[in-house]
Amino acid sequence: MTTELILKTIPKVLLHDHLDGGLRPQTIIELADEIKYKKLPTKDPIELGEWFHRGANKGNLVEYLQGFEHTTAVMQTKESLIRVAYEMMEDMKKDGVVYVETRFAPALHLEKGLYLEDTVKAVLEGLEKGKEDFGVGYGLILCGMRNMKNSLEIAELAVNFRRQGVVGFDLAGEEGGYPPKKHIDAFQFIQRANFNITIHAGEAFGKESIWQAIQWCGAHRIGHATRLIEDIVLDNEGNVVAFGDLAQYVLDKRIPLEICLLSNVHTGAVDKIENHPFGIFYREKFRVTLNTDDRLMSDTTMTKEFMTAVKYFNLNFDDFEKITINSMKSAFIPYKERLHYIYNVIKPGYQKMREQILSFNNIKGENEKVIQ
Ligand SMILES: O=c1[nH]cnc2c1ncn2[C@H]1C[C@H](O)[C@@H](CO)O1
Ligand SMILES: [Zn+2]
Repeated sequence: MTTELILKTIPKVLLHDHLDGGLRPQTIIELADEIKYKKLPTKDPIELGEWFHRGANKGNLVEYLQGFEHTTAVMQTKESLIRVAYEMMEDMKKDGVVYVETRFAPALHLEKGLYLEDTVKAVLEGLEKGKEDFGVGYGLILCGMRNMKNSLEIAELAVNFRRQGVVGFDLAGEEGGYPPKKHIDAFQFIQRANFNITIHAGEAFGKESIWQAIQWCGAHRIGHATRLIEDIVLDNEGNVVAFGDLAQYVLDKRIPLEICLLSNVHTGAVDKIENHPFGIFYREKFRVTLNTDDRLMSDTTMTKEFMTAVKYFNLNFDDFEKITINSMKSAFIPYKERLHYIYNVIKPGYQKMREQILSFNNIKGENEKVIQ
């Protein structure tokens, strides 16, 4: 049993994953064919996947986001949205994800005549069918885009669908020059409706963005939050000397951080993975979660993100159980459902694997032992 197989098998929870950032290359090719979309560079799925990843791995968010032009271009019909959502659920099952919160921006799918409501209904249809077939739980988050003016409308849309599977509202897109405060009416609408908010912040812009997201916009979770490290004073060895008021607040209020390790390297939020503040956040007991962000652009899966955490941050089996429980605690579904996942799915899943590892290690020599 390899570490990779163990990490793939254990139950995982994914809170930050973009539906339009996770299409299968083969699906993009087929959907493009159907609508005669000519802008793809190749019809070879492997080459196409590599092309998306090369395009994204440029070290800045603006270029990282360019690939979405192509994925959203082939997601303009009800059928394509259903298909992409359904396949995402199948991919989650293969990756050992037991609960996923996926997100997309309805306003980017109106080019061929769909209304905002149609896009949400189609995605929910695909997700529900996926849940039936693959047994993976889901919640849908609707994204307003920072550079668009209709975020209030999207917030209203999210609330309108709260009984049908939409669990929250997010703000995505280019961060520099588009502070979350500009969308305050959307966030206040969500707050007055007692609904859920997560905001991309502290990825391509500094700690001020995180502060605004929490203290102006009422974010319950933060997408990325990488640059919260700017509010933590470290000594030369990387030990924490002091927390600023914001970091202390995030820590004390247990605000969940949706960490996306590989994506942060590709967008340049960190220069290299070794320098990602995740290790410090985790050690200092912030409520961190691990996520994929954009599986296509970042060529990743939850298993890969966990492998990355093993390799660079020395996480062990117990750490992953803790992080997975952190994620489930932070999900936007009702408390009772979260408890169900924690006590009936996650804990038994980890216990079962623990027993398998023990019996495996008992029959193997010292050198062949796998993580524990
Ligand atoms: O990492 C990201 N930061 C900000 N915005 C992002 C990121 N990944 C994807 N998006 C944008 C592009 C998508 O079209 C949109 C909705 O999923 O969200
Ligand atoms: Zn994201």
